[in-house]
Amino acid sequence: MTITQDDITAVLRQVRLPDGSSLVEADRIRALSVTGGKVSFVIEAPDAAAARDWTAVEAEAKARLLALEGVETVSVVTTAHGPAGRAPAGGSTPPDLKIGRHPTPQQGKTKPAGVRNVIAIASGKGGVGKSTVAANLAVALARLGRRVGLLDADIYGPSQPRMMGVNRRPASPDGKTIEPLHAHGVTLMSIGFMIPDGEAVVWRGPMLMGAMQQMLGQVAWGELDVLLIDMPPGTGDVQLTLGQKTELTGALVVSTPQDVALIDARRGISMFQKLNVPVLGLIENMSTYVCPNCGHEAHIFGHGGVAAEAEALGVPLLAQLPLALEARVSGDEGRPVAADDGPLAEPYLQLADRLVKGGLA
Ligand SMILES: Nc1ncnc2c1ncn2[C@@H]1O[C@H](COP(=O)(O)OP(=O)(O)OP(=O)(O)O)[C@@H](O)[C@H]1O
Repeated sequence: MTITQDDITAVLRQVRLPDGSSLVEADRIRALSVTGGKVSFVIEAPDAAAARDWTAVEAEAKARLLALEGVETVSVVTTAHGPAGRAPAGGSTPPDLKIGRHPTPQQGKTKPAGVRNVIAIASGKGGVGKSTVAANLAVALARLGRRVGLLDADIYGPSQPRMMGVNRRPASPDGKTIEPLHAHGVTLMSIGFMIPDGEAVVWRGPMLMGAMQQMLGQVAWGELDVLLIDMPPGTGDVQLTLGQKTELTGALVVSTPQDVALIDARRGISMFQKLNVPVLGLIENMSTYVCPNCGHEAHIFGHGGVAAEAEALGVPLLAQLPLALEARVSGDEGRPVAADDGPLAEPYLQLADRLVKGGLA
């Protein structure tokens, strides 16, 4: 019997989350792939705590699917992907900077004084690991002795406070400039430090442009070899504004090997090309999955797609990063894997080294 995505979805519809809703109705299934009898997918939990509580849900989904005739293997990973926690109450008063104001007119492209290179980390689609890559690359560059800044411009879901393990409101001694925070050797600013939860999503083009201008111009970045910008997913206002108004050294585009992610990545690349922003390369995330129990290597999101795409587009494939539970847990705990020695840090250190040697960082 040939198994289809609909067969799998029908089974997953019966699996209930602790609040009684079904995995499918609650829209928690990502990257469902069915190849012959091999089924793989990701369950996306709203936050790390939920991901931990959903172990039984994952087990039930797997057991039900394995009971389905024609299903041979089921690979399922639960990841947490939610907005950063609210900045803790107390501490210093937030700077009265009204982030999200209308932009002041600007001629041509600029970049913060003292910053040598500005690199955008982009993705065509959400959830492919762009913020994870941005955080780890920043930490790896800092470990190589570079002066690195990381600007979390993901207005719709700022995740760097969580991934880098800091969430305080930045100080503004003079009420005009914003003092960035520091973590793992990286100078850090996130839109998430400045805005009340939920507010940003209502912003429109001009407000977003104003906010971006402030994040680049009002933050005391200091002297940096490179400033990485963690962009929102897709090809919206923020990307266009940054591409048009900021002197970007280039963009790194992150994708999973899935076809749908690649189609979106292509769109992102084409946008940068239209904006005359050099695409420095593609980064494949969630490339392979090595089972921590049996060592079996699986290609949950397919294999070879990003390399083929890079070749077709004439851009280098700069890194292939494995799908690893530790990468997710470290991100949720605020200590990126690149901060420690180990096999997961290696590709980031190599990527960082490549950028340094290329004079980009
Ligand atoms: N290589 C990996 N292995 C395991 N989990 C990963 C990996 N890369 C990212 N993740 C997890 O996947 C989720 C999404 O990652 P991340 O937030 O970096 O994606 P994103 O592309 O920035 O998404 P968005 O733009 O929608 O915020 C997170 O829970 C993250 O920890």
